[in-house]
Amino acid sequence: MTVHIGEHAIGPDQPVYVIGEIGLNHNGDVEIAKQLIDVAADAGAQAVKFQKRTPEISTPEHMKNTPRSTPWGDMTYLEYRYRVEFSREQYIEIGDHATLRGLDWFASPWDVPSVDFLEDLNVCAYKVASASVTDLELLDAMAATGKPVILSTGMSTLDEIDAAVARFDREKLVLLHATSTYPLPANEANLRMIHSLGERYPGIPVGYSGHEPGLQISIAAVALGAVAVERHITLDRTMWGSDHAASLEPHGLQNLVRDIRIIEQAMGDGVKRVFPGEEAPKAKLRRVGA
Ligand SMILES: C=C(OP(=O)(O)O)C(=O)O
Repeated sequence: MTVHIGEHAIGPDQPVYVIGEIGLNHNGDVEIAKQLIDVAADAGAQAVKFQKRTPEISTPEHMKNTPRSTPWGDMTYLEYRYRVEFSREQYIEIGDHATLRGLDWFASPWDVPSVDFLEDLNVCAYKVASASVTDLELLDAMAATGKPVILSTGMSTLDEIDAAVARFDREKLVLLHATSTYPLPANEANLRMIHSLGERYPGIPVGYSGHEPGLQISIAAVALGAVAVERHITLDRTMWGSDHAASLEPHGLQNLVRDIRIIEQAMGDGVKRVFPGEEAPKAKLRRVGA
């Protein structure tokens, strides 16, 4: 089955849909967000993604008053969460920039008011973060928009994923296999889950959301049939903030997209044939039956 987001089709016979996850790596700065959009566009990605929170609601109660040292001084975790949120006007500016650069843009809302906020900005899709898989009220708010939804499955059991999938129109749903360990060690990647999810939810396209350092595991995910790949992106892995270290820098994203496009071509159709390029070696090397 094929799911349409913006001008793009996502499914088994379509080009891999590459999402540059900006998340909070803009550190609350619109100019950094725009530079990251440029990084994604220049690399040949199809979309950029943000995270939208209403900090008062989405921050777990026990975390709100924990102290946090930030580049803007010492503050509580809740204050920090507010510091890195964009306003409606700022989202309009960055959304326009993404559109100008030919990218789909959307976000993972972390609470119901954030769905309303994003709906008002007319986003083309929604993302369910792994952390939100069990928040059925939030899932219902996303489903009610009628927009396509990309659902990550990290930190979730199959029962939890079953319950989440049941809230959505399957024809507008894309699943992403994910393991939510940051950074992701290879032995927790469990890439064969891409196949397992495809078997369990027939017809729903399955992609991969990666948190590993480097490119190999994401590239292998594509070879195993992932129809979309989401990776965090940053201008510089040494920047302050929790996600930068496990993110791809501009050159890494460029290499990832380049390698994904090569693998798309290399996968072929599984039908055995003798390619034109084999004719000359065949004439030269085959002694019997030539
Ligand atoms: C954390 C997120 O996604 P994932 O679970 O795919 O890492 C997100 O989309 O906000």
